Amino acid sequence: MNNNISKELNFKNEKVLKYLPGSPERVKLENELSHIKSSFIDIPVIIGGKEIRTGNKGQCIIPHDNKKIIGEYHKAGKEEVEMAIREALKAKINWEKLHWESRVAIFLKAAELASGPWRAKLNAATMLSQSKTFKQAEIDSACELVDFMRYNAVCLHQIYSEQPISTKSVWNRMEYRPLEGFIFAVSPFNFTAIGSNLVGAPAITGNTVVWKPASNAVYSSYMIYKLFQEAGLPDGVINFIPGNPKDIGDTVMVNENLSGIHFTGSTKVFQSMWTTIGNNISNYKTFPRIVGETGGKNYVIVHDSANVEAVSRGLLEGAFEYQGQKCSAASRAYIARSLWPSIKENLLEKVNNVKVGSVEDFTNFMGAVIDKKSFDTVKEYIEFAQHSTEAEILFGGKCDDSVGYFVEPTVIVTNNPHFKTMEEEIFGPVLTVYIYDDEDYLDTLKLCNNTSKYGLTGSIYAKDRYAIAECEKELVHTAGNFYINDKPTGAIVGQQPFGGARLSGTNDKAGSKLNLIRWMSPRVIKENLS
Ligand SMILES: NC(=O)c1ccc[n+]([C@@H]2O[C@H](COP(=O)([O-])OP(=O)(O)OC[C@H]3O[C@@H](n4cnc5c(N)ncnc54)[C@H](O)[C@@H]3O)[C@@H](O)[C@H]2O)c1
Ligand SMILES: N[C@@H](CCC=O)C(=O)O
Repeated sequence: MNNNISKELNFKNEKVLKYLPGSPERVKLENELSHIKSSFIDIPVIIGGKEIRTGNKGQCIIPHDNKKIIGEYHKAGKEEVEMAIREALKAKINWEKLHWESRVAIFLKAAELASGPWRAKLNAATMLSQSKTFKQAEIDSACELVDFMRYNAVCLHQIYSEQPISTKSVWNRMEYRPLEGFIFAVSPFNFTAIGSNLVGAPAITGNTVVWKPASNAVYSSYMIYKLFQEAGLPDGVINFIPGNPKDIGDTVMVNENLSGIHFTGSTKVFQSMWTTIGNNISNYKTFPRIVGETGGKNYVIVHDSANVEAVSRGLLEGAFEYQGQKCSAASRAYIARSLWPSIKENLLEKVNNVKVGSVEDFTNFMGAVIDKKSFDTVKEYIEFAQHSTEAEILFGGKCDDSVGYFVEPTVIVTNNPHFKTMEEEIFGPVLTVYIYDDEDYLDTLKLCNNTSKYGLTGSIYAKDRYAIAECEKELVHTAGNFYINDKPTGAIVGQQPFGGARLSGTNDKAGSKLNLIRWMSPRVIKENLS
């Protein structure tokens, strides 16, 4: 392992392309969409670089066109899971010895490919596999992915540069070793880029990985695997094992060589993983690092000094972009009574203009929710509100899964600040509004603080600086990402490192030095020169 620093790396966020009709990027993306729709791929398990076809298959379905299957994937069984762990441990021997610049070069190459020749392929896969509009795909599978790869390289460089103090007669050095063992990466369906970073962050620091992608996003996850392969990632550094989550998890998490879990997904699944690790704690060779970014019940506070247009736009985009399936999505809003009539009018006008449908029609603002299970869950929440005396559906509420899993953008108004949809993560296009009396602003902040067990994102809209300061202070533990006069979604790598606490995760800030550090075990070397 050689931690010498030999070159400066610079970072600039990837530019978001516009996809105007007739633009080169639009033509490429449209061609790629047609290509994926007219072909069918068979996705193998990939272990130590070898493709394995188990014959036990799952399907890759387009959520907005739910009779259309664009591929099938082979599911890993116990035997493949154990093989993946063995191959990861084998690959680690050479991977961790490789000069750090060689590791970084592979991820910089992957970024370069994703930024250029692979961009349309990754975006088209994300649009069809996860029903993201071109805009939402662009900020995910192009920009965030590229940013993660490039920014991790910069952060790694900085970490390696951080060395202890030495004296004339003592030379102290810090060697940033990867963890001993293998890392289990488990990714969610909703961001292609998150999957790339869940595997990329441990790998760039010299670890090897067993990767279980979300079953409803195997298609785009496979594209990420192929991207890394194209960039020159050696066999076995990342092992791709789609399949039944519990079967895979139960086998991986009791392995004595497990050195860490890099998870993003729901709170419940993360809690169950932590429990499994706890129950096996005397079985491991090292204490596994547990890193997990999980659910949210993200709030928007609207003070009576807020700008109505900014609030309405923030609520529209924050709650309904990508069908509300961002962990950061605005899902509860506390609005000052005096502003409510004008916000209501403005918001309703905006929501009324929202087009929901196939994301292959570039004029649509929303696509479908990810699958039947999610559709049913969201529908149940809406029906609960429809039948309640404590709430009224102000807008939307219709659900139709005959062609795709479509749910209208839905606005609920409740007179109960602890109404079910004010407290629980729905992960769909549902915003619940609670109106408070202007003079109760401070009490409303306390209410917001005590309403949800999550602590991911939140925002305040106000012109009054004292109101903003109160909010910042009172809600200090409610959000790892707090926004002032902005929506609570859309964090950018390097600008707003992302993650929350409470039941929203371990807050290790994906795409930052803090996260990379979790995959390292420093060794200090003191050399006596006298
Ligand atoms: N905080 C963040 O940064 C962030 C980002 C994206 C998504 N999320 C959260 O993710 C959730 C949505 O994603 P999802 O539906 O894919 O989440 P999920 O929890 O259902 O699944 C996440 C992953 O865990 C796997 N899994 C499920 N049970 C498992 C088990 N017993 N053992 C091992 N793996 C298991 C799944 O197959 C999938 O790969 C939401 O709660 C959202 O808030 C959080
Ligand atoms: N980082 C994204 C959310 C990721 C979770 O789904 C955002 O800030 O909107």
